[in-house]
Amino acid sequence: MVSFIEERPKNIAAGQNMVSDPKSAQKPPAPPGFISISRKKLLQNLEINAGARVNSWVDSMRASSPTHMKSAPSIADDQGSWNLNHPSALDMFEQIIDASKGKQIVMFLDYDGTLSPIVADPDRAFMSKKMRKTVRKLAKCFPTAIVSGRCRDKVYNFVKLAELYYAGSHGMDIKGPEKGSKSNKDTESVLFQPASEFLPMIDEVYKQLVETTKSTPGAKVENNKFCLSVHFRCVDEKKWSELAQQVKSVLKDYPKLRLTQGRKVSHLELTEYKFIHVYQ
Ligand SMILES: O=P(O)(O)OC[C@H]1O[C@H](O[C@H]2O[C@H](CO)[C@@H](O)[C@H](O)[C@H]2O)[C@H](O)[C@@H](O)[C@@H]1O
Repeated sequence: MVSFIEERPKNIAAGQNMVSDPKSAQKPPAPPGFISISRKKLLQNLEINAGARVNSWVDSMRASSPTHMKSAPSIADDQGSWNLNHPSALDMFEQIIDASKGKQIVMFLDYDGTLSPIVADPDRAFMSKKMRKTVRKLAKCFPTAIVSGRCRDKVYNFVKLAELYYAGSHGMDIKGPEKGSKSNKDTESVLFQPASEFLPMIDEVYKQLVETTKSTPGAKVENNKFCLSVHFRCVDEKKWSELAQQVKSVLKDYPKLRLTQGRKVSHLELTEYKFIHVYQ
């Protein structure tokens, strides 16, 4: 089950095309059986604020790995309560159908770990033909969007379905089906890139991170265009603190960037914007 949490950036005009009811976009009503939980609280757990010690950052990275869940009660408890409050859609099917009566259903899907398996090399996270067929069928029934931290083009190259909306860089790069395409006969096509002015800075930080982290075996920096990822997955855990320290040493000169954390990955995002995160 994928749960979608939206942090709406300023002036997300194009994104409105993706939501049929603007009121519900501002404050989605919790369907029966769902308890809403504060987005702020969730993001606080992921966001690594400027003053945080590298050790606590690395500890919570360890805790986000299933093999370490038991040794980090606070994070594990939090994920437990998340699952409790957001049960699988398959178990709530009737309730979802009831709650959706008279409304337009829109599907938001995560890519990594949802449409594709988690693999060691992020460039090889391929989607199966069977999954592509399923997503194609789904998109015939509902407007369907893929929301990912990755660069939009990269996700598109994995998924290869022109009829979908793609939100890359955690929502900083949104594109819909072209006008005139099968799935978009009437409306204008959507292109939303509010942070283009930051591209040179992000490229600069990318190069610095590649240079700074090259002494750590297994470290990989991924350029997601409007944000960056530093992968810890293939780095020996004994070296995680060293890698975290290297990332911090670059970040300190860029106050316009902040760190948030995913599964064995750290994201560098623009402080000025709220980013979309999808949780499994
Ligand atoms: O917020 P998301 O859309 O879930 O993006 C998080 C990161 O996803 C990708 O990394 C994850 O999948 C990789 C391939 O399976 C895996 O190697 C990595 O350890 C996972 O964290 C993507 O490569 C990153 O850029 C995203 O930040």
